[in-house]
Amino acid sequence: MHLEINNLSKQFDTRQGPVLALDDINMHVETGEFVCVVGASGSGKSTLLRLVAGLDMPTAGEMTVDGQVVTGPGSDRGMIFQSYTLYPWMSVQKNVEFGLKLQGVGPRERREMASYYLDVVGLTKFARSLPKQLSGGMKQRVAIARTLASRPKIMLMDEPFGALDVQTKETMQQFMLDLWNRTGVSILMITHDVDEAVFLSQRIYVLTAHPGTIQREVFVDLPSDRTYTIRRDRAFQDYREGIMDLLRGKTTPALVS
Ligand SMILES: Nc1ncnc2c1ncn2[C@@H]1O[C@H](COP(=O)(O)OP(=O)(O)OP(=O)(O)O)[C@@H](O)[C@H]1O
Repeated sequence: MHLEINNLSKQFDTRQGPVLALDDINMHVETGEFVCVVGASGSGKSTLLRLVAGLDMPTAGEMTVDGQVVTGPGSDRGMIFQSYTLYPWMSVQKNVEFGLKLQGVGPRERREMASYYLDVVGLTKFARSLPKQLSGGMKQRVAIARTLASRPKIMLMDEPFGALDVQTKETMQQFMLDLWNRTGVSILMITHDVDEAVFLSQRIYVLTAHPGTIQREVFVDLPSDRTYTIRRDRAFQDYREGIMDLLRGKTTPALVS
């Protein structure tokens, strides 16, 4: 998998005049990478992910997945949103099966694949439950199982843990990192939470505020099997403070760029 974003710009035409949300974005994600994009509110993070998902079209530039130009949504890119997008009337199992059904996968294979991915996210026991019977973190795990079951080339995550309380968020971050280590899935995630980005990623793109441009690419040289205690390490704190300084508009010679 090779996702490439070349000279991407997005301008919205509003009643108040044009709004340049993203300006000349260049970035890439390779097979098995966990890449985060961080930026302040309004820096164009959601716009960027919507463009990559094919939910909106750029004003200039292009994106390719394995050389194929993105012209709309596709099953090669699986999207996870902050709000839970489960169908409330369907069981957990049926929710996970749903995308496969749309792809034309037969009933038996659908059941087997959904069961497999529910096991991957640790929710086998809840297969027959309805979404309303689950906690926020569990719902998000179902959404992740559903996306994984469709076998996308890359998972696109839009602030997936933004709606969760602090403890659940930490549990989900650890879960996500373990899942990534186990499955080797490629992930592009946007977040305004610098701590989360450093904890999860191998590389971070830091955006400037309004219009969003790539301010810095940071390589996070920390072990891939991180646990929450790494947050106490000096190296972790250096990355976090360095990126916070970038977002504050200060220079950070300490960061590798
Ligand atoms: N559909 C739209 N029409 C007009 N302007 C838009 C539209 N979507 C986004 N914008 C503008 O583009 C800019 C970037 O918005 P975007 O939501 O992508 O930022 P963000 O970094 O995701 O912010 P947040 O972290 O607050 O969600 C903002 O100025 C926003 O007002």
